[in-house]
Amino acid sequence: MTQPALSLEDFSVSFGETVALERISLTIARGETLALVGESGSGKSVAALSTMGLLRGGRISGGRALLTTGGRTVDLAGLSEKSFRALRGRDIGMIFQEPMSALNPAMKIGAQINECLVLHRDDLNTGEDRRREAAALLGRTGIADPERCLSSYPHQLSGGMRQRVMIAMALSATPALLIADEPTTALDAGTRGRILALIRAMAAERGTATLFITHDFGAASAIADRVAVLYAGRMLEEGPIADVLGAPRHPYTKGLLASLPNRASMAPDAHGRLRLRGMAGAAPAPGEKPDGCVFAPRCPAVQTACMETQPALRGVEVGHDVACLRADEWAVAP
Ligand SMILES: Nc1ncnc2c1ncn2[C@@H]1O[C@H](COP(=O)(O)OP(=O)(O)OP(=O)(O)O)[C@@H](O)[C@H]1O
Repeated sequence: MTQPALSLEDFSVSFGETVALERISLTIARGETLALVGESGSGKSVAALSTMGLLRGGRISGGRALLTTGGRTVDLAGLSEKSFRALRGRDIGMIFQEPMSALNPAMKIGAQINECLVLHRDDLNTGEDRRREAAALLGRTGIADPERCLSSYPHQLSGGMRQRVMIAMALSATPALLIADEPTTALDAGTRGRILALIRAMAAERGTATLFITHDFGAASAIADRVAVLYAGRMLEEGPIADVLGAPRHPYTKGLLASLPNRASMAPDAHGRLRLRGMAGAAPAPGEKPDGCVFAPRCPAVQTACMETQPALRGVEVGHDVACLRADEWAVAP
């Protein structure tokens, strides 16, 4: 089997004594997109930042994060800032929610893409080669007049255009891993759909593995091959997007899906046992996790055993893992 582009193994991140991400394991193959879904505070950004070497104030406190790029595998846990700097841009591309934070407001787009290409593309030797490649990249993202865009400043572009420029920059180096942290939240629905399709198509074309961070199952279903559900720093369910959305096995995933306005039909199981609409309560803070299942205090199907034992992730179907003691009972189609 070929080595996945990214492989997190029992990956933990702590802030002091507080564990924000607890023994997360996942893999992303080349050309594959995995959506990491969770509510605010679940640890999505901590996962993204720690794999980019941009975590501030926290540390990787356990496990490994293996990145395979250009035929070699590096463990991102314990990597120096200098080594991370060499990987970012070239081997790890990044797209954020607000492109303005990544673009230089005082530099024309052409000059900014040129900088990326100088740094990461040894095959382009002249300024003319790079200008041609920059225009081609922008054209590929669907920008109608790439030449005009190249001579514009970021503030002269719409939010959707800026996000396309970021995608062109992030994928200009053909990175092994693309980390996209809520990249479409600020966009209108139509632009959002087009940008998601674009990220997916360009990443698949280049064989780039994408870690797509979102709190939105709609965005996840538009872009991802697989989805991992994060709750209070633990992974509760992971599997192919169609399986998880079509037949969620964790009461938390079921609740999240049921609370979506257009997915009401996905609510409780055939016996009406799970009434999670509205999702009463809140996730525990990292320092206040219960002994057993982290979702037990909010779970409508909680039993005594759930309070005592922390359920391990286990396979319920091929490639579909769930951390729930009662997962087998929830196999009934919604
Ligand atoms: N610098 C920090 N110092 C201490 N704790 C932190 C720090 N950054 C994050 N945390 C903790 O880690 C947990 C996960 O935070 P994170 O920002 O990853 O959540 P998130 O799922 O990305 O939320 P959001 O969708 O709101 O960005 C939170 O409980 C938060 O309190």
